[in-house]
Amino acid sequence: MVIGNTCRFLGRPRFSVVHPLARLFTSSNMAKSKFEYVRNFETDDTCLRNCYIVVRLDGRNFHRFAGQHKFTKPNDNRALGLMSRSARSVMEELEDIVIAYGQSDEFSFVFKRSSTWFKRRASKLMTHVASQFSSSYVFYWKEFFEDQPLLYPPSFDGRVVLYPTNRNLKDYLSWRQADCHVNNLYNTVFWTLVQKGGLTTAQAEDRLKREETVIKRMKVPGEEEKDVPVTSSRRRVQSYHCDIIGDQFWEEHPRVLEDDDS
Ligand SMILES: Nc1nc2c(ncn2[C@@H]2O[C@H](COP(=O)(O)OP(=O)(O)OP(=O)(O)O)[C@@H](O)[C@H]2O)c(=O)[nH]1
Ligand SMILES: [Mg+2]
Ligand SMILES: [Mg+2]
Repeated sequence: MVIGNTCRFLGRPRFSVVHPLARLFTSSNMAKSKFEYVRNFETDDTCLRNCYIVVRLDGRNFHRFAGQHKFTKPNDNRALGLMSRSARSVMEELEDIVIAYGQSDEFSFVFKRSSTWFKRRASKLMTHVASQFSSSYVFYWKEFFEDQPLLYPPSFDGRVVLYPTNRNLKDYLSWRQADCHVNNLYNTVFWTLVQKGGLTTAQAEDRLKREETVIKRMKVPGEEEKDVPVTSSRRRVQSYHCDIIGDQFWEEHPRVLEDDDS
């Protein structure tokens, strides 16, 4: 406590409170201590002017957090409500945020282009958003999770991204929403297969292996070369212990080799 106060006086000698230490510094014109130079180690993280400043938060290890707090699958309305409530608190308490978008354990906050809040310093904006959000998440927990105690303090990481044009900003938000949509589709089907279809999680995962179709130019024996749609699982790394001298491996894995003349 005492040390904290003393430091304040060293850092801000214009302090009007009369304190023996303060008077000593100001009267002898020694406002700058020999330690002052360490300020120069601070880096300038001012966000470029005219850009939208987006702060995106994401819950740390929420896979575990959701499991421990018995979140319902695939979507827990209490958790989503709490995320929205915390985002509302951020928007009400902090300045210049014009829109916020959230999904799963993440939330993006968009500061208006012309914002000069905290001199547009990225670290200030990001840490204020993250701490206001985290404290609100804990503060409002009971309103949403009534009977489920909060077992340990959650935390959120943050990043700052700048978008110079309206198009970029709209694409950013579209990107997050498309991500939400794809994950939600997958999770909904996955958990329906498990909860209602009686599949194990491994079986459900196997069933949902996403397939993609590529057009390959192929020479079919006795026919002209032609474009053939080839459906195969998405790229996945697998190990095999098999014969690669014979033809079978190459026939089963047509995507390994490209045509000699292409
Ligand atoms: N059951 C359930 N889980 C959720 C819900 N919302 C988020 N989660 C969990 O939170 C995770 C969020 O994913 P990520 O942010 O990619 O991963 P993470 O576990 O938080 O890990 P890091 O972000 O890298 O720290 C999801 O994979 C789910 O496990 C929900 O409504 N219900
Ligand atoms: Mg996360
Ligand atoms: Mg996430």
